[in-house]
Amino acid sequence: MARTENGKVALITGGGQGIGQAVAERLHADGFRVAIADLNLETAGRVAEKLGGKNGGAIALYVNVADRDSVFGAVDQAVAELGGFDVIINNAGIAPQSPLDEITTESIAKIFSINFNGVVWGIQAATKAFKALGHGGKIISAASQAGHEGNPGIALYSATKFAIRGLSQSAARDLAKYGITVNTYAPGIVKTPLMEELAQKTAALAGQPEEWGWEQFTQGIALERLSEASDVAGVVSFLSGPDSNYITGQSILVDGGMVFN
Ligand SMILES: NC(=O)C1=CN([C@@H]2O[C@H](COP(=O)(O)OP(=O)(O)OC[C@H]3O[C@@H](n4cnc5c(N)ncnc54)[C@H](O)[C@@H]3O)[C@@H](O)[C@H]2O)C=CC1
Ligand SMILES: CC(=O)C(C)=O
Repeated sequence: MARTENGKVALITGGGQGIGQAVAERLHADGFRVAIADLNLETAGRVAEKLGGKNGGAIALYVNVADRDSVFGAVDQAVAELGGFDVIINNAGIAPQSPLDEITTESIAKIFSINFNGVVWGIQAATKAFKALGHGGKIISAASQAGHEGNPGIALYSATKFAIRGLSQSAARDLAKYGITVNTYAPGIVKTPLMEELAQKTAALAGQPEEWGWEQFTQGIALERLSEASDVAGVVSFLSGPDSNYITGQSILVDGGMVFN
C-alpha cells in the first residue's frame, strides 16, 4: 500500500538496528517523517536510505544518548531538517551481563548513563521542543519485561528498566498539563544483536553451549515463540498514534506472556 504522510515527525534513538530499526520502518510506513538517531551513523544511514532518504522523509543523525548535549542537538537537528517534532522513541540501550558479585561503581555508571540518563535527556529535549513548537507530544521509551520482574544475571539491566518505568510514571504526571503523554513498551525476548550477545555471554558464564543461553531466556513464554522486532514495532506504532491519546504513565508488556501484571 502506498505510504501517506501524516504530517508528523518522530525521532528514534538506537534506530540503526534491532527493535529501533523495526520501529523506524513501521512509523515511516504509518506516515511519519523519521529521524533515525544512533551512535552508529553508518547503520542509521543505511536505514534512512532504505526508507528513501530525506526526500522520502527519513534522515540519519548521530546521537550518543549518554551525552545530554548530544541528545538536545539531535532533537534540534530533527526539528530543523524535518520541519516539526511530535514523538520521541527513547529506544537505545545496552544489556551487559552483570553477575551480582562483579558489579562495580564503573559498571553501574556505564549502564545507567545510557539506559537511564539517556531517557532523562530524551524526555527533557523532547519536552523543550514540544513547548517551543506550541503543542503536546508523545514520549515513548524502551523498558523490558526485565523492568517488570527481575531476571537472573542481569540485575543492573533490570534496575535500569524498573527506573525508566518510575521516571516515566512521574513524568506522565508532570507533563500531562502540556498535552504530553509518557509511556513505555516492555519487550520480552527479541532476537536482535543485543539479545544474541546476552544469550552467548549467559551461556559462556555457565560453561554451556549458546543454545542453553537461549533456553534460559525463552523459558516461560506463554505463546511459545521468541518475539520478532515487528511485534514490538506494532505496539510502538499504537503508542505513537492517535488511538493511544488517552493512555499515559503506562508500560505495555509485549512479551508473549512472560510476566502477567
Ligand atoms: N532484544 C530484546 O530482547 C529486548 C530489548 N529491549 C530494549 O529494547 C531496546 C533496543 O534493543 P535491541 O534492538 O535489542 O538492541 P540492539 O543492540 O540490537 O540495538 C541497539 C541500538 O542502540 C544503539 N546504541 C547503543 N548505545 C547507544 C548510545 N549511547 N547512543 C545512541 N545509540 C546507542 C546501537 O548502536 C544500536 O543500533 C533497548 O533499550 C533494550 O534494552 C527490551 C527488552 C528485550
Ligand atoms: C534483554 C532484555 O530486556 C531481557 C532479557 O528481557
